[in-house]
Amino acid sequence: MASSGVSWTLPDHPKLPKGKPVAVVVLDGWGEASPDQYNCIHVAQTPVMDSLKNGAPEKWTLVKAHGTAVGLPSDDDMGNSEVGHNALGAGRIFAQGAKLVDSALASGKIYSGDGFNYIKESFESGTLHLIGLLSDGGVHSRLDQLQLLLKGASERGAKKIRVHILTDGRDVLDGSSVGFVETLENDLSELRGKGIDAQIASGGGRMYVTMDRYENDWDVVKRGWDAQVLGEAPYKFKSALEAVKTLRAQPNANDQYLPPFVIVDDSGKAVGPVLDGDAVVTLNFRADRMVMLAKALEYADFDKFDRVRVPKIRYAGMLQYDGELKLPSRYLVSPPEIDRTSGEYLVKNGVRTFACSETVKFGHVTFFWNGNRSGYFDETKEEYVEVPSDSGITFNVAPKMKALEIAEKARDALLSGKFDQVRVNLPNGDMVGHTGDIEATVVACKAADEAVKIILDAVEQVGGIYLVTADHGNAEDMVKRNKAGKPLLDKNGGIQILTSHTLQPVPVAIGGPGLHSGVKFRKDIETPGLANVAATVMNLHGFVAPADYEQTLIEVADN
Ligand SMILES: O=C(O)[C@H](O)COP(=O)(O)O
Ligand SMILES: [Mn+2]
Ligand SMILES: [Mn+2]
Repeated sequence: MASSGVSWTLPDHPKLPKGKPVAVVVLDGWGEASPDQYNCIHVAQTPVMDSLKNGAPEKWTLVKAHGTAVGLPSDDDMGNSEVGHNALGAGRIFAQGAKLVDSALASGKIYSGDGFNYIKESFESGTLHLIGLLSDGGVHSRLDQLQLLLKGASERGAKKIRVHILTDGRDVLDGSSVGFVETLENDLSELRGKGIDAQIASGGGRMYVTMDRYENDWDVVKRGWDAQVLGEAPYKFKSALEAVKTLRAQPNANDQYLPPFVIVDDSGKAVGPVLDGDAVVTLNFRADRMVMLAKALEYADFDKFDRVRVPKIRYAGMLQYDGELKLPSRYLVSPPEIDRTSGEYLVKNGVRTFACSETVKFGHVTFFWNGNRSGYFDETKEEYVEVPSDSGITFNVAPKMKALEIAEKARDALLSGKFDQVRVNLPNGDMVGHTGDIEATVVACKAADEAVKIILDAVEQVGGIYLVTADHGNAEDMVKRNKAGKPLLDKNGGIQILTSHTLQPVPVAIGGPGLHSGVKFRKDIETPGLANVAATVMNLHGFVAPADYEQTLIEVADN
């Protein structure tokens, strides 16, 4: 349904009152798993989260946070922040970027759309550049989609192709970059056999090159620009495989943080800078870590760093990354149309909303929560606060991150009496979990638990209600396991550290002095998932959710 002509008025809930402040707390990367030494949430002291689980069993439940429950192609897909927060905020399950790109490639529709027709104009005399994350993680991009696009573009006239890779090690095992580069090199060599001039042109680790988010550190994007567009980087190699293998051999190197490199020819010249007349596609379907590069590629008046040379290109995103900014203006696949989110309904029904996280997760409780839409629905009723994140460090060196500061902002917002909903994301379990540092992740989980306490204490003081949940798993399992659940060992006999998210369910806990005493979780929803949370939150504000929202998780017994 288009947003115009929508009736925004939500019916009153027959039993639940309005006017109770509601704290919505999202613990990023906090799943439920069996207790063992690799479950950092179990190893950490988390008395607050433990008490929610053990104190009131009818007010604690588990919901699915991965796969089809959040609009991903299959139940083998782990959850992630984008799809998790989209589902939490929108209350419905939308086919997500990964799935939409799969369908567009399978049907061939990707090649008949405006985006492809636009970049195709460059194929005759220019180079097609593909820039993106090289892995099969399925969170930001997928290797098989790149492979299909390479084939499809070359069959449709692309004569010269340059791929600019970003190594992963975050959504997939560290070290897997080598195998992905080998696979891509094989594909490119097959294309060369068919007369297409196809090569990898540059690369670097995703967390050090290009894929920053929410403008935390523009240097990351600049390093990528220099290598990809200008063809300049501190490291030069003859092949990407040699690059990745050599750079990984440096002390403390890992896939996420490989330095930028360019591939050069025999005369030492970069093989694939972006030049006037070329076409560029950013391959990632997920928005948050591509928006900054999209701005650098698209905006004429860009001033975040000196681009030195701004080639006249035809640029398209795999998807449009920001519906509000219409960025990029050209794209190969239309993004999910996530409309009528709970945030928009609640604001339109008078719910004054405060949302807060630190920079690295700020867009999660705002942009993703609101259906990949930046900005406010109604400035007079909303306040979004960003606590600056540390930048230039890996979060295992400061695992408490800004959890305390976020909690204090939430506390102050609750105590101010100015807001009906106070929504936060606590990043620790996820951001530190991704570093693969088990000890630091334990500290991270404890810090998140302490932050929850500060918020719940404030809820207590104002007679409010809380709903505590998570967007997907991460910190509860830090080891790669076999089918039987046993930790897998690497060739040296060490455990294989899992830096990625998991397929685990996540908790939802409700409570607080403002919660009607008859409220408990229903038992009749077959497979409750994150999308059921929005209707639940609407109920806690005293409203009934729109009929097409996924069902509420709660029922109210008369008493
Ligand atoms: O972008 C990242 O950091 C990871 O690929 C996914 O983590 P997130 O989905 O929790 O942001
Ligand atoms: Mn997340
Ligand atoms: Mn994550």
